Amino acid sequence: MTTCCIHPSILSADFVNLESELRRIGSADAVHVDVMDNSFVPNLTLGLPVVKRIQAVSPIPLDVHLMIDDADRWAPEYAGAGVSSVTFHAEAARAPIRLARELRSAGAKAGMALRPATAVEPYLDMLGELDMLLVMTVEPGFGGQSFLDVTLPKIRRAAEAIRGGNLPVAIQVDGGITEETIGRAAEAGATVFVAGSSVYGTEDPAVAIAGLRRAAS
Ligand SMILES: O=C(CO)[C@@H](O)[C@H](O)COP(=O)(O)O
Ligand SMILES: [Co+2]
Repeated sequence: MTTCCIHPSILSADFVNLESELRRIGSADAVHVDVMDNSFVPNLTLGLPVVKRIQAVSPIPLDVHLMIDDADRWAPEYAGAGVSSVTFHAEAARAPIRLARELRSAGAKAGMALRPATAVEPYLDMLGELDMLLVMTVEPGFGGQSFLDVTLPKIRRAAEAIRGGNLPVAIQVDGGITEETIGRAAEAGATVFVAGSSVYGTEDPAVAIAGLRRAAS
């Protein structure tokens, strides 16, 4: 598995100018779209109609991160919008295996996310059902928080299981990813890196993306 992927989060973009904000990150591998419902997390962002419009105009694939309750009901609708991947939270899904299968059969890659306090061990047996495991490296809900080093052993444990089973599963990290922290996450085994404020909070997102790629390798 290579450390290829930088996914800027549009949570830190200018929501009034989403189309031009997408063009500024054209050199990234995908755009990370944070959907929040003010219930699973104490924040509200955007929903399915906006994701459909982003999908229609984005020059790069969409990586949708659902921070919503009742993932079993809603996640397949996002997959049906034609996005590249849909990630639901394990804490919000009643039947994660069935849901991952549904996402894949709708044509999306299936991702499952874990809050910092959620252990990975109960889910190791279902890694083969996933294309991506998202280890949250901050408490979900807001951009601009500091990377939690306490999540590194979980990344290592997941990476070990993925290597051991020879599984084609990417490990995504999300939260507090900067040129300073990305190396630690990559060293632990992460392969896909979400970065919001460290990309959109800079003068030139393309330069920030290139810097993250260098720092990850
Ligand atoms: O899912 C989330 C927050 O819940 C993220 O995707 C953030 O948008 C990342 O922002 P930074 O920590 O990189 O600023
Ligand atoms: Co996210």
